[in-house]
Amino acid sequence: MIQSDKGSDLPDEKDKKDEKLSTRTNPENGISHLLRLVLQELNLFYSRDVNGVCLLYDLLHSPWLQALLKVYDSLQEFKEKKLVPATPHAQALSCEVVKILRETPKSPEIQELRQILQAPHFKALLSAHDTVAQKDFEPLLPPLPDNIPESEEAMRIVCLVKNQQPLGATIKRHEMTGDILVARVIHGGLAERSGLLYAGDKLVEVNGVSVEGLDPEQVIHILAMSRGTIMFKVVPVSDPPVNSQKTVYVRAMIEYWPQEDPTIPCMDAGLPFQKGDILQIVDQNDALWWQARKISDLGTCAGLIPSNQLLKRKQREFWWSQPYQPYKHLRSTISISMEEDDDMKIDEKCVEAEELSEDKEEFVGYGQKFYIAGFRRSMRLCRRRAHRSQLRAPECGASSCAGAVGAPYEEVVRYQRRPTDKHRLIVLVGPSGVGVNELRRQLIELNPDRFQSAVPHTTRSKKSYEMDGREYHYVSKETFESLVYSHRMLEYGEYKGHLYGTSVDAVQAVLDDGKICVMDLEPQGIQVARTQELKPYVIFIKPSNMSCMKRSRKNAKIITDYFVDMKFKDEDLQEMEDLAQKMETQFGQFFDHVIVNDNLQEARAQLLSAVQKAQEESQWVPATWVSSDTKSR
Ligand SMILES: Nc1ncnc2c1ncn2[C@@H]1O[C@H](COP(=O)(O)OP(=O)(O)OP(=O)(O)O)[C@@H](O)[C@H]1O
Repeated sequence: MIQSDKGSDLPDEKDKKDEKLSTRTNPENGISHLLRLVLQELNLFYSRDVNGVCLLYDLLHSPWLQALLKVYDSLQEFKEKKLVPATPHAQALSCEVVKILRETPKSPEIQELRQILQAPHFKALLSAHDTVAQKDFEPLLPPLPDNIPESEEAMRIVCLVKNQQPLGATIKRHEMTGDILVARVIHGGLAERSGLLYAGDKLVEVNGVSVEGLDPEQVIHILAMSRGTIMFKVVPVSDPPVNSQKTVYVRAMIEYWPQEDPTIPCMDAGLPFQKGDILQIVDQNDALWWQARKISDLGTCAGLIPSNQLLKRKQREFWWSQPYQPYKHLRSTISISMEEDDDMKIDEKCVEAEELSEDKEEFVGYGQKFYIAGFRRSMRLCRRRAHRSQLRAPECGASSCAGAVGAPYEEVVRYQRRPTDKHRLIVLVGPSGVGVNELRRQLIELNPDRFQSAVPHTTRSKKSYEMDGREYHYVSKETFESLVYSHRMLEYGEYKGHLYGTSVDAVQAVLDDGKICVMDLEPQGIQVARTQELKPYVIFIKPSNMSCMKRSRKNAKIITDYFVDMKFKDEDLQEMEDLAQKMETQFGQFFDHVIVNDNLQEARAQLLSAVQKAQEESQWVPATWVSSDTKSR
């Protein structure tokens, strides 16, 4: 093979340089030696000017990398060695040197050395050195008695230095023997970090005081009074428990306040949490009390939370203790007033016309004349009445009640949507009049090629100016009902004798088209939409406080059964606030994001960013939605 001049000269020069590279005592084992071999190999390619090889050659030759690798090699050597102090009395030696230096003729170097040796931080360093060298930190153990009887149990002396944080262990009295035992060791706490105390260890003495015959409360009192080092004498448990369970993440579907739970084994060790909090469960050894951390607070030690089994038992007990009450769905602001004032008089100042309002709603957009489905008045009014619907699918009722008797924890995993995956469904929830439809409409108008709503179904007949599949999918009552009974309807309801609803397939059609489907749902419908195929991201639109709402909604109009455009009254705003609170209390665990709709432009910007995050960033989703290969790392 013909080589260029550059190529034939370089290897020799470089080889010489390479020889100097390895200064290690045993170059065969060192990383510098390895590097030298790589360089020799690269020399062969260098002449051929292979793309990138020159770059790599220069990089590996750079002095900083060489120096770094030498440091690494040296550290590796020390890693194996056990370091022994040259003297355990470095402080005394330093004092002696300073004394001698005082008597020595003055020179700038001697002056500098004296200053260094007398500097407080240097003295502190030598003091720490001597403490370590003399092993002064180890506890002073009482001498072993000469004649230990054969039957004596093996004891362990454990010294813990108590600072501001709790010891991180709980104790209990053994029901049969009366012994005081370590009941549990809290993850991340002082006791667990020491690695010396285990659940099941028998406590014999605390700070030299025998605990025999004492109540757990008395032992706790001794501990509470102790400061600094606490010495425990324990009989170790024969088989220390091994936590072989993997860490699990769950979404709390309930809230929990340890201070209000008289059954918790140790109130101070309890972890309070709210609906929707993501918890990291680190220990499930106890069937009734788990140990967990909030993911927002992973640095802290774990706390006690009731286990799934315990909560379900409590829920059942609570359920049976309640007098029978048919389940009441949340009512929306306007539906409440509609029910109560069904025969109310029409306000002459308002425009009353069903047909007019239908037509008025037909086209949206500022003069664009393009049609956006799913905003029609009849659909929105029927949605509010959904809870009064005569037609109920069996699963609808069950899912609505799930908040009351469903699983208290939902296992979750991180999910990162891949570019090839379908988009996640965006669900907007909020009390009637808060601006759910306004925001949805504005989002779609912003980019109709990216955002779209699903075309609803109806059993009413098509009007002359309508088109099947544009305003609605017009279907027979039988077809509609079969969709409901085959669980293909996300929501449905009745309005003026006709059925209206949004089907899973209508949403799928948007997603299949590569677009982001944005829909609004009554909160009772969230559970039905929470499926692996739709992976909904739920955004709660919340009203701001009354005074802000009065200001921002001065010119806003609401749609009611009777009126097309009606101004908000103070009662409407108050009801909106109350309903928002109820929704948060009852369904807050399902909300992935909350937007306060005060300033419309700001709320729209927040919505856009939340929708983008939902599609592009990793999120916690139910574990059942994700197969193991699509979980994000
Ligand atoms: N931030 C806001 N500032 C001022 N007006 C707003 C704001 N958000 C919404 N509005 C107005 O409030 C009125 C009601 O909003 P919208 O129709 O979106 O309510 P909704 O939540 O969809 O409830 P419904 O389905 O019952 O109509 C509309 O006139 C809308 O333009």
